[in-house]
Amino acid sequence: MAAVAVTMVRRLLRSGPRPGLCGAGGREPGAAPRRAIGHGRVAVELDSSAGVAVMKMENLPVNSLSLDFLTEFLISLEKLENDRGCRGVILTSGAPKIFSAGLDIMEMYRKSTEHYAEFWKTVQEMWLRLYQSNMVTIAAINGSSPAGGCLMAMCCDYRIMAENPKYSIGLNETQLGIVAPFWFKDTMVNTIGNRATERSLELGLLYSPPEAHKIGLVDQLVPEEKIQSTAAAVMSQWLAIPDHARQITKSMMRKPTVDRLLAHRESDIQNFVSFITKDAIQKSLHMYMEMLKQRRG
Ligand SMILES: CCC/C=C/C(=O)SCCNC(=O)CCNC(=O)[C@H](O)C(C)(C)COP(=O)([O-])OP(=O)([O-])OC[C@H]1O[C@@H](n2cnc3c(N)ncnc32)[C@H](O)[C@@H]1OP(=O)([O-])[O-]
Repeated sequence: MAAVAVTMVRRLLRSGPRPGLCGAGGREPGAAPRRAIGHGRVAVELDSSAGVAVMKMENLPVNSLSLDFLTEFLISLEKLENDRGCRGVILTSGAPKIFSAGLDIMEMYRKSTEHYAEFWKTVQEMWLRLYQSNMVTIAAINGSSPAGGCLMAMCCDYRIMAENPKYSIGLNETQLGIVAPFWFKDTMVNTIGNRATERSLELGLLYSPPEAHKIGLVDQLVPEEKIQSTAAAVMSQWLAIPDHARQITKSMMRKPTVDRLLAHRESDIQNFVSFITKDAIQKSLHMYMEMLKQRRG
């Protein structure tokens, strides 16, 4: 049974998203029922017989987490969460070499306070939904994953990263002159422990795949071409556990962290707005964007 599920998920991953495929329409004879339920920047394909969806981020060029992208992401995630036929999600990227470049810097630069508040509330929502998902969530990290991209990966139950030495992952906020909020920090502490988080955050470290694996930031490294098939195989192992037992255990582990944000959600938004509107912070973001431009030449 598990082997069949792996094959189905593999086929789904190989085929990639197909625009216009809806319901059982477009099925090859004998193929598993597949549904494309994402749209625009988030391509989602659900293999109903395996109970597994692949969510492919496609906000090109770098999957930056803009307000529009996050909104689409949340809608797609909620659809899957409400679909009784979906038990697991593989989160991956359709952008070459990048899993996600993190929060869209342009959403934090020279905007109104109302915009910053709306943006931050949406970032919080993404974290709350993904971190608490009832589904098994596996990140197939097929590219670099700084800051918010690393946060998304850490929200998942299991992380598989491509062994490409050009890729890196970490919470590098301090390098931009900004500060990761307490719930980014808590998520990292829950993943790699207090001491490694303290060092990572203060220095804004971006880790190579072997370094990330060594500190437990990712669970497994695989050659790039094997990342999707490995994600499918790992998914079938996790789905072998009864959902209710796994879900209650996950909630027991994560609830205290989630409750901290829920208790301080409004003040966290206010903190973000007053922080990001400071002249010195706006200047830092400007300088960082200039640095990115210069690096491109
Ligand atoms: C308190 C808040 C907490 C904050 C959390 C965060 O997540 S903070 C976020 C921390 N994130 C980071 O520190 C990551 C910063 N980014 C990078 O390090 C690299 O871009 C890369 C490694 C992701 C890709 O390298 P590469 O050589 O393949 O690509 P490239 O460099 O040539 O960029 C292509 C285009 O994308 C643009 N763009 C890129 N990132 C962002 C962004 N986040 N946003 C918006 N735009 C972004 C870039 O300007 C360029 O635009 P253009 O000029 O063509 O219109």
